Amino acid sequence: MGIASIAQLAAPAGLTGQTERLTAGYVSVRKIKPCSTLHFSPYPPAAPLFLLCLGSTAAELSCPPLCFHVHKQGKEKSSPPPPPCSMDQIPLMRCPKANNVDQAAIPCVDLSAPGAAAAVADACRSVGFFRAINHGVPAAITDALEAHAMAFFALPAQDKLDMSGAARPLGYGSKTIGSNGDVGWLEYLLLSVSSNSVKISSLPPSLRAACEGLIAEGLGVDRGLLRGMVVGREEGSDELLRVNHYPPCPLRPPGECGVTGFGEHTDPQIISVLRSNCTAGLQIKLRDGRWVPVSPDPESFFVNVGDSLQVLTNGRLRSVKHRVVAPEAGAHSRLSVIYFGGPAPSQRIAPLPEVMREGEQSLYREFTWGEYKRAAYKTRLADHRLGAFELRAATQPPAASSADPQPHCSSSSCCMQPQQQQVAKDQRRACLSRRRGFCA
Ligand SMILES: O=C(O)CCC(=O)C(=O)O
Ligand SMILES: [Fe+2]
Repeated sequence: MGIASIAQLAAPAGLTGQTERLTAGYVSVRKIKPCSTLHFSPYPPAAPLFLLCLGSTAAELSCPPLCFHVHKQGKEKSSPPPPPCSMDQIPLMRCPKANNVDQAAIPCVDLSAPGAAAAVADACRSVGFFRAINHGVPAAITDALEAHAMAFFALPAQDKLDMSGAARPLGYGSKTIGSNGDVGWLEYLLLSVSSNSVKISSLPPSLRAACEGLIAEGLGVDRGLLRGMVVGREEGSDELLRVNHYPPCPLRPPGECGVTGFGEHTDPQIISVLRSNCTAGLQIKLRDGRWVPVSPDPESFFVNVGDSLQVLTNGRLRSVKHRVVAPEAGAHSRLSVIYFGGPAPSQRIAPLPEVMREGEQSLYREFTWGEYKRAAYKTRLADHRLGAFELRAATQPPAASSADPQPHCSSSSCCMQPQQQQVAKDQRRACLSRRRGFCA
């Protein structure tokens, strides 16, 4: 059974067609064009990939399960879990007004259409974010993952902790994100698909199998091959799968504020691919400083440019700031699954020679992925993490806008703008009816 898979290669403009081979971690891609075939190289990578690629191989659901791993060793992993946080520590965020909702600002790329690779490159250059449709991943795979993840999050807190361990940073976490004081109205599972780690043997097999199915499908490989890639390697790519669950929040914030589900940040990796259920909440920041709510669509994948891709392209592609506002009381939970593609820790991150014009200077001092990740773990979510690696001021992000994070919540007696509530409801209704259409 051949199943088309989700990703296309996102090559920055000017690269498409010129470079026949890019390597990222363990992945080599020949031919930067839609439906490229992935080759998994046994050789150390020469340069990381920019990515998004999907081939068309079958995902055999009967393959032996892939092992998900939790790191239990190493400096950053041995720190104690952050203390539990109370409700009034969760910050508010000022939300965009309902009439600012402009979905046209979010590029939509039909991965089955001719010219998809160029559209991906355009979207990554202009916004750093796009919706991918017609990706070929069967809804049954993402729906199964959603159902199993929901069942996991419905378990008693102690069971979730017992099964996956407290997030340090991998494992199960609730309200605290990282160990530097970031908090949000969510719980999550952070899983690694890498080596040098300890297996989460007690993750419910159905959830593990559903995760495997999605990753294998997303990469366009069968699960046997995927397992061979991630098990027993000394230093493989640093890839994570994150499952976020945002239950409805009983807090009613004032005015145009929402409760922070996941605070503003850019993803540090190369690329992130997100799929959510029908509940709204994700917002991205446009270059002009406006925050735009992203209409939920379980049929689509949403793709973010990460900080590392920004550096690899010497700033031609820019990582996108994004955040999540928690669902209000009475709304449905939001469930999102995000795949983060990062290279091996020793991988050098520097502008790729292929993208540099003659005489062009690097905007960043060179670093390895491991170095950047360690630096990221020491910062707050909203920090400008690339700042410490910049060589030139031209890459400073736009100045903070009035839409930036607001002070902590001190009251439980205020409410969301009715207009904003209406938008979330309309988005969900539209999402559900689209879905009924697709599934009919
Ligand atoms: O949960 C979401 O929708 C997005 C979360 C996110 O940005 C992240 O986990 O990095
Ligand atoms: Fe993110």
